[in-house]
Amino acid sequence: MASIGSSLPFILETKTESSVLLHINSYHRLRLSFFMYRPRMSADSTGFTGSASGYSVLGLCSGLIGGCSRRRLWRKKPSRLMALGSEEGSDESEDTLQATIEKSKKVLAMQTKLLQQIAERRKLVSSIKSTIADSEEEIASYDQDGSSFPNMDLSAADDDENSVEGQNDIVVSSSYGHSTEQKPETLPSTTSKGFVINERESKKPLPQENAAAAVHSTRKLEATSLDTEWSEPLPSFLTNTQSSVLEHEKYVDLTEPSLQVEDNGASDTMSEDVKLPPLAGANVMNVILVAAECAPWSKTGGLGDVAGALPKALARRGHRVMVVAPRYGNYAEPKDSGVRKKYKVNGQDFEVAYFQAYIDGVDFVFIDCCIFQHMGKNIYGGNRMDILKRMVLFCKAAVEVPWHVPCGGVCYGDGNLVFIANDWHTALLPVYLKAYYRDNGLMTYTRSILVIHNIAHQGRGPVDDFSYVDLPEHYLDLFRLYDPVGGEHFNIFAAGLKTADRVVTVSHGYVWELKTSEGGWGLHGIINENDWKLRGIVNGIDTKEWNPQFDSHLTSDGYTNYSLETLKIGKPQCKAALQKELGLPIREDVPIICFIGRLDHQKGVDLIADAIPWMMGQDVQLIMLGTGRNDLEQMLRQFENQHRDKVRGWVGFSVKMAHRITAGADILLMPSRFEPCGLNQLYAMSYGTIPVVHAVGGLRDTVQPFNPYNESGLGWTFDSADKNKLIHALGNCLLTYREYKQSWEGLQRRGMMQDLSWDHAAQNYEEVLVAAKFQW
Ligand SMILES: Nc1ncnc2c1ncn2[C@@H]1O[C@H](COP(=O)(O)OP(=O)(O)O[C@H]2O[C@H](CO)[C@@H](O)[C@H](O)[C@H]2O)[C@@H](O)[C@H]1O
Repeated sequence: MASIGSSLPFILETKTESSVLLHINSYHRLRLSFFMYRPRMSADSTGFTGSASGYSVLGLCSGLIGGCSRRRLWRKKPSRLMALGSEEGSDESEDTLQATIEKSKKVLAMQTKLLQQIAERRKLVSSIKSTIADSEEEIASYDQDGSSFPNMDLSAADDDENSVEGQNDIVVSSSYGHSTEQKPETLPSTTSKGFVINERESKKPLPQENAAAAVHSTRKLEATSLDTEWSEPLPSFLTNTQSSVLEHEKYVDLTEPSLQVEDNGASDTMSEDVKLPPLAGANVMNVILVAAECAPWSKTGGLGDVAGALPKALARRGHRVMVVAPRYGNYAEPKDSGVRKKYKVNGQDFEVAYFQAYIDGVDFVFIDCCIFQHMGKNIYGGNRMDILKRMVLFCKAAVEVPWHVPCGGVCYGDGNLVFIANDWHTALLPVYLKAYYRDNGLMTYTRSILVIHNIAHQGRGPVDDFSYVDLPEHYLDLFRLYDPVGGEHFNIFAAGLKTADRVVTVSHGYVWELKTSEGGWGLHGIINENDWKLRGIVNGIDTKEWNPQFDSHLTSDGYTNYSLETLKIGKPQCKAALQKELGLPIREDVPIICFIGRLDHQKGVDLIADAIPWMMGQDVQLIMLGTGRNDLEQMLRQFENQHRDKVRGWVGFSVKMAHRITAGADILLMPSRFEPCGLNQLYAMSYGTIPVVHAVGGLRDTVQPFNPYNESGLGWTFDSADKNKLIHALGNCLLTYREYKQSWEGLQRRGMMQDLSWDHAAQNYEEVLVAAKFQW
């Protein structure tokens, strides 16, 4: 920008000094200058309509900026120029004007540079638009009906119906955790060198599959090229929307007619050569996230959402990213890689196949085996040993994926590689990585992170379970744990926490809670001992999947997409559609309160039950969607039967209904007893639905309480899991809904304008990945 300042002195000689000064040295000033030009430009694209002589120079510059060549100006408006000359009198001679034009050439050179930058941004904008178009075409109507309750705790599992199937598929093999086939003597060339550039990505100057990436990159471009910062945060739901495009256009007005005149694509060609470095810079690495569920293919709750979305955000930062999940069904996109390996679990040999798809910059690898088949609606179902066997097999196979499964033709290799394991189901992975490989001089540069989504489920069992995990005897101590309630037992999460190079949990509030005896569920001692490697990173949301402007579940049955701009029309329409779909009285003035989630102790459904008599005395409608404990499911049905004009209790798992309820409801109730992060409140806020939450864990981190005095905050919180506290908070919320419409709208708007995307979280994860990488 220094060059801009230095190339402008001649403009300062004109009579419009005060306005011209605004051009110098900063992007914000530059922005003002564009706006200043506009009225005149719209009156006359040559810019010669101003009356003061200073305008003639500025107008000319504007014309040049807009791509109108000098020749063209002269040709088009000679009479206007002559008239101008006569107005100025005899001292405004032809020579002076020529001299001025010469000076303006210098400005033209400077502005050409600026045009290049604008062209780059236009390209990014068009990539956003094309992504939007793509996303509109996509039908992401994954929807699971049924009612499988994810009982993740081994000790609680009791259903025997899913014992090992497909014994025919069992193939005899030897060895510990290793595949029984010979490991390639020479690992792929990439192995020792570490990061391998994915050919599919390397062709692209910038990952453009995702609009948010483009926006992110645009921000970076602005920050670096134009030496400025955004004056206000980009609203989350706008990060990949046309509205975000408009935000950009507000700052550098790409709709300015003069800027479009001669943009015949040449500038686009210029920008095509520009390759931006990855956001991760020198930190790019190979990342493999391993999870028992991954949306949209498999999901029982928030873990599935995270596994489906975080990797894409990491990929947008330039990392080579893979997700590994079990193949529970015949998914459409992933194709058989042809690779087969055999792993031993509890003395039996299982052959696994690897299916693979490349979507949104991420390699999704699904491990296929008879014991995973048809478990999609019962991921954590079966008896304790069945679950344990599935997770042992999954972790054994997953840890070798970087050796065996070529993605885009090239295996990831084990150099510069970090695994991200999630919850107890994959907590064995860090242990296997150490016991089978690193202890034996293999995978020397591979590291692991373990993410705690919910410490309440730990993979507990009797100490004898150790024999199932197939590890050297001295590893037993990692698993053995004593707690006053359970006595001495076998604990998979404990071993994972001790072995992982870094530990992450999904909010700051939950970091604190995990260290307490109430919040650590018996693991607080280990967590405190490993505090040095623990970090809280608040989850983001998938702004492609959960975005009221592009939500594919809002395009039929009377629902509609809406944005911040169309909130006042769109949301009431969704509300009416929801009332109609569920057979509730269609009334705009009645507040709809909703609950979405697992029906269990954690989610505080019983607190809602306690508050029902009070709630039913209010003019409200209540919609609850969930599956889980039989008694709580029964309770939902009973509420509906008792209050048919006010309550709907939908027992089942329906992604479509979760989206529609989030859009149509006014208030989301989350009285969770503990909530490591919570995604529903984030989804709600981005849909203009106001959260009323118990201030714990991630709920406290993400829902700033409403302050009516300065009109700040995002919702209502209550500080203990108590019926009366819930009623008090909900009562204030309802009062505001009814009596203070402007405050309500402010709450909605603030919620919708937050940047809740995964991009920020991904940056934080990257720091942890780097820390793990350099961990010895
Ligand atoms: N019946 C139903 N039909 C359709 N969709 C349903 C549903 N019941 C739940 N869902 C969906 O499942 C997800 C639940 O996510 P949460 O984060 O609220 O809870 P969960 O406890 O599973 O996750 C754990 O992991 C996540 C991720 O880290 C943490 O946010 C959280 O605090 C922690 O308990 C949401 O996408 C929700 O819409």
